[in-house]
Amino acid sequence: MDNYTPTTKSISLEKYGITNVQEIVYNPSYEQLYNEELSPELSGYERGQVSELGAVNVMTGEFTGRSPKDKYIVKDAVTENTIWWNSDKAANDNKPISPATWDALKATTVKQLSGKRLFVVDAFCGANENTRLKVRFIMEVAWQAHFVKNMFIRPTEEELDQFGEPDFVVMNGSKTSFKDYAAHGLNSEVYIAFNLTEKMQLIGGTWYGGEMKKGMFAMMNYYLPLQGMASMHCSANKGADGDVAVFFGLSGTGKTTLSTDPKRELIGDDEHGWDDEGVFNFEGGCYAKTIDLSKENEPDIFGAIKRDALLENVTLDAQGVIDFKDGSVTQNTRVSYPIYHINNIVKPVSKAGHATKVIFLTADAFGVMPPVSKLTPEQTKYYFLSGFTAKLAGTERGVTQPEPTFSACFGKAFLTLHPTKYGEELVKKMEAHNATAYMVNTGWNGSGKRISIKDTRAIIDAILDGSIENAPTKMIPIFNFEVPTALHDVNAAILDPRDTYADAQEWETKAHDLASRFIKNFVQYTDNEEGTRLVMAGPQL
Ligand SMILES: Nc1ncnc2c1ncn2[C@@H]1O[C@H](COP(=O)(O)OP(=O)(O)O)[C@@H](O)[C@H]1O
Ligand SMILES: C=C(OP(=O)(O)O)C(=O)O
Ligand SMILES: [Mn+2]
Repeated sequence: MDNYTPTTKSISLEKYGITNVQEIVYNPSYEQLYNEELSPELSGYERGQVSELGAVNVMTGEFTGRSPKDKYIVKDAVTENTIWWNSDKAANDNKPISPATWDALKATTVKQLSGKRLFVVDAFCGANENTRLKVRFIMEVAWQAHFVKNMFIRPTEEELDQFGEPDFVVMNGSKTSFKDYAAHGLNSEVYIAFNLTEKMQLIGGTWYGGEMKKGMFAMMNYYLPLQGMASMHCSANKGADGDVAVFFGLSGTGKTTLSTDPKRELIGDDEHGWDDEGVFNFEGGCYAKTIDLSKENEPDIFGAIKRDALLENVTLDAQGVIDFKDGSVTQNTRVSYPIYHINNIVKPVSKAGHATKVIFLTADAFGVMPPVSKLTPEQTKYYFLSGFTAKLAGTERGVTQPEPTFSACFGKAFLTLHPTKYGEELVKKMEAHNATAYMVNTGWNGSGKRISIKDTRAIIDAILDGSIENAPTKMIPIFNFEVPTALHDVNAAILDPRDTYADAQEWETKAHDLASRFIKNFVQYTDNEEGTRLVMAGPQL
């Protein structure tokens, strides 16, 4: 299904302004990409190296994570009143640019891509025919074509024949940059720009593939909620009884790790929609972190690293032996792989029924949040809009330490509409399908160490098998969280975070500080009745 016979389909790029193309490599097979990436004619960041596991490793260049400060959206008649624009009251990454600036960025990109040998990959974003985007990626770099082939949904040969005109075009001119940025009031020479009228994304100055992945996610986050569907930064899996769970969380909180569970069928590890039929994946692959990865601790992810997977910024010796512990290039070392590299997945389409368990993953760097809390419906709304977590080192440029942050809907960097829109759609679906929510802290506690994956996995098991509902509980002050005091296979000494401090007073002090941050952050949502009422569901001082 994924190794197309090299196609002779002729694509014209002239309509995008790209001229004098030397050759178009259209929807290359994995075999072709492997040879392209390792071609002795390549040098620098373009050239990959084969690892001992058969997967090629590439260095992504100066950028080893996303660059949200360089993200822009054209403000015009289509977007003016729909996009959640950056403002003083609610700072975010949706910075407006004028159509004139767009034209300049497009000219820069087109100039870079003209006269070159290019890769064109047509793929889908979204598992359902009625809501998927047909996306065309245009780029110079072979491993970027490999990345999008891994991450997006690969059309069958028949679907490719009938692909027609794409719904969205991504032009990646990573080798160029925008010198004239200051005159246009932009942040730097780097640009990740979107135009919803032209239905196009432009990239320049960064080679990082995640801009294409999360770029199309931001577009799904625009189109789906406007049609009454939830669009979610979450992983998802399905139990033996058909029960579906979704795991929301910002980068590094455990979406990929915890949804990859041999007991359950994986639906997807990062981006999903929820419509009247159920939960569906936007993607065709996974993008796992590899820092400190081991076969013993993460056998399924480790096993997915084989031929056709693509490693990024991992340290290899001359023989291709991998050192997963080495974070000298970045903490954000990664591997992308097509979803079928995981054994237990939902097939043939990555979709399932309605979710009944909704888990909010937070990596609390303060050590205040309990490892698991049962949320009331009102708390669910409050904590979803708050999106409290820590940004972990590496996924965003300039983030080198866990940084506490309020990332609305656990994915603020990817929201194109106001956060309350995502909250409304999620709550509608949760109410219709009797779903319950839990907050799981995969971060730190009073011991100064991160909560172990073993404990977190056992907590997730207790949520998913329902045993958490029968566990004895107590209330945690300030936050008014109901937490279990005993769960099968979980170290009971960690369930009340206060017990992990030598002096519980220390927790109290930190909890006060964190509570006031919550309250301050939530002010932006209190300009209406619903928001004002929700304050009562948040922490109380
Ligand atoms: N208790 C825990 N739960 C989940 N992941 C943990 C935990 N402790 C450490 N980790 C590490 O944190 C990282 C979580 O990353 P990942 O699953 O890729 O998150 P996401 O998909 O949300 O970006 C992994 O490197 C994992 O090994
Ligand atoms: C790829 C990313 O996310 P995640 O770590 O959630 O997979 C990202 O934030 O760029
Ligand atoms: Mn992930």
